Amino acid sequence: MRLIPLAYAEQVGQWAAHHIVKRITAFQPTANNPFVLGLPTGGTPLQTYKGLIALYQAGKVSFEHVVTFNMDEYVGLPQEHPESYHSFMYKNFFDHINIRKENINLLDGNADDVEAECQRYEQKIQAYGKIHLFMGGVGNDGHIAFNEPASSLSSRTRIKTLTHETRLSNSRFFNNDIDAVPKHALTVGVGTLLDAEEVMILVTGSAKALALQAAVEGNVNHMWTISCLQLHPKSLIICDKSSTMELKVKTVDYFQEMEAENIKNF
Ligand SMILES: N[C@@H]1[C@@H](O)[C@H](O)[C@@H](COP(=O)(O)O)O[C@@H]1O
Repeated sequence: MRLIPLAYAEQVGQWAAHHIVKRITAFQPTANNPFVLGLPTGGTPLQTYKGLIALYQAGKVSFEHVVTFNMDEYVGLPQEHPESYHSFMYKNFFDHINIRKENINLLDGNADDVEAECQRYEQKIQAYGKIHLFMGGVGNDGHIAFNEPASSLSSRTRIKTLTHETRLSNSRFFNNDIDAVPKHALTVGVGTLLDAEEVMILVTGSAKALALQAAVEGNVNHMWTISCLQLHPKSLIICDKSSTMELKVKTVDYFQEMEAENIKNF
């Protein structure tokens, strides 16, 4: 595992955006061999999306041969609802870059047959071989995508019931009305995430401090599904200072020293 300790949330976004661009550029994607990118929603990745849009506008990256798969989507929320993850992605990212519509993959939370929809998604990922880079965030309770506590660490894409805490936390996007937050979501599984070539998780703010500790210093445990990163050969966590408050000083110092070259310009 790599941990990139930065000072501020803005730097986390900048670092992540540059990392994605570096990976796409090195891959040299073509129509027949596209770069496959996994993407999250939430407040945390907004800075990264802004950074990617700026790098695209500056001519530093093209998304023409990039295929995306989003991690999750609410069940039963109309696609055009402003808080659907579909709307979020177009508004905050896709509408501002040169990605082809046919290369965008999102789970359909309104599918008649939810199980078939989840299988379709898994098969489509497999059809591309693998996801090259999966970016994600983490919930306060350590969930990754919508893999709530006690999710199987070998789970695949499926429907999940959201915890009260997750719905309460996400109610900030629904006028603080918890009843307006859907009770279910479709989500890639922990196993789906672990299949990616590289997993990059963004962690910002003190509310995520316990989740970061569970990810880095805790045991692999299905109650903190973020701890699955410890099983991945190439996982990367980019965090700001306030999210590191529960980590041991020697843990942060170790990574700070090791990553000194990689963080000095951010
Ligand atoms: N399903 C999403 C997760 O993918 C995200 O990581 C989490 C944290 O969101 P935020 O970045 O807003 O804290 O929220 C939701 O639960």
